[in-house]
Amino acid sequence: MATDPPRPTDVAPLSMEDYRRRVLEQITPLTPSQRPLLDAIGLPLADDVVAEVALPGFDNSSMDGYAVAFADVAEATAERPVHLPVVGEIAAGQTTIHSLTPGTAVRIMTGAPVPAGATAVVPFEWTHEEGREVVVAQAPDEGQHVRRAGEEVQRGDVLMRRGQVIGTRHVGLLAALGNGSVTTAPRPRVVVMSTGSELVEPGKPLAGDQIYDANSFLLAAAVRAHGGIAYRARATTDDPREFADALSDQLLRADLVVTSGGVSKGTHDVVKEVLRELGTVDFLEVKMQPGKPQGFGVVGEDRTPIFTLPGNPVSAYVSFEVFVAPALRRLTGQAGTDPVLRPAVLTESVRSMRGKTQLLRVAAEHTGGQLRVTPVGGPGSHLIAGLAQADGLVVLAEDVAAVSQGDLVPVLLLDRPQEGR
Ligand SMILES: Nc1nc2c(c(=O)[nH]1)N[C@H]1C(S)=C(S)[C@@H](COP(=O)(O)OP(=O)(O)OC[C@H]3O[C@@H](n4cnc5c(N)ncnc54)[C@H](O)[C@@H]3O)O[C@H]1N2
Ligand code: MOO
Repeated sequence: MATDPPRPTDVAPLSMEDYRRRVLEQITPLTPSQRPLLDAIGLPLADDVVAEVALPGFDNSSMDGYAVAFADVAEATAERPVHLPVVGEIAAGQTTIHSLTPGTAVRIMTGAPVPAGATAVVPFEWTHEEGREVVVAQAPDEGQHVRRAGEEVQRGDVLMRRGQVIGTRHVGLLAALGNGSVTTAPRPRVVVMSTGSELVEPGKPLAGDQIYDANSFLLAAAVRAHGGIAYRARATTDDPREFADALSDQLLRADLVVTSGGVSKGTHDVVKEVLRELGTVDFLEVKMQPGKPQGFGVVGEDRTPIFTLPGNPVSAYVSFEVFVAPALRRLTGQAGTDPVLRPAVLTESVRSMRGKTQLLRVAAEHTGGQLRVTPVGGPGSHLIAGLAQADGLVVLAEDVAAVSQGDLVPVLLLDRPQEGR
């Protein structure tokens, strides 16, 4: 464990935003390295992407048909078709003919290079063959069905910026540019630990006063949804030695540790008890509901960052979305770290507690060009079935006491990968 001298670790209450800022300042982005393209999905680029090839790379046909000199077929109609001798064939990837002699036609396939001298492609549907000749019954426009070299991308173009998150369509572009690998931060490895003597692994029988460990699954799923690798540790009891040992064992594989439970004011608040001793983790109240008791700091020789989230499942999850997810974005060097809030119409009036940021669970739907949000479940931090119905969190600022039906409110949409801005 860390060798720093102990220091006071209980800090005064902070606003949600100030706490997030304080936490993010203490997170150092992971060192970028090269990784195969498909392993980089969801990670932000460490460098700009500069095109090393043009797209298209050469003039090529967009249709199966005949490469011709436009002037030869400009007058072609069904009534007065133009006859041209067919002198060869070019398929994609099998270039044999590099130039076209005026007055002739070359059969060409989609994607095949258009020979020099050809200035249009006549699709097969506008023609028929008679012996060794093609009969053209409809004239193309000049240049029609020819995709020009560099039409979309020129060598040297900057196509993606550092910090931009790689999504499905970017992978397609990067591959088209010939980038088999890209430089990104590694996917953060996040150890998720639950604490509490009442916790039982799902699938095992429950005794009277026991409950299933929901948080380690909930938080591990959230880590994955935000592009991290989750290592879910089995729940530990309220025995300080057991928690300290488990944490110490887990540090080996962690870029970040997230615990839940054991941080409020009870007599068995094991996380607080153990980590306070180290002097490297701050415990405080954040002016928000849910998610009031929080802890953040570093542990172990590598000074691995650790979040100690509250045990109530909704509190733990909401804390993840507003603090841990931004930290994951910072670890990977993403351009924007704070949650993106979108304006939405509230369908019911709600009250809020002044002096605390309220994170209201809502169901969000797009109707009539509007994002509309409706509160779901109750306000209790234990209401996990209500949480499962939610796909958004409305953020009601500390100074808000009430919001009326129809008002615009900022909403954090859940499970939407947040692209770099
Ligand atoms: N006297 C006070 N009591 C409490 C305060 C306070 O300010 N003064 N704050 C309350 C608030 S707010 C929260 S949130 C909780 C946070 O408590 P802890 O972080 O110490 O968490 P626990 O006491 O261990 O558990 C709270 C609650 O959550 C259930 N839990 C815990 N872990 C899991 C898990 N992995 N899966 C499912 N459920 C879990 C646990 O059984 C408790 O019901 O403190 C309030 N108390
Ligand atoms: O703030 Mo606790 O986090 O509501 O339930």
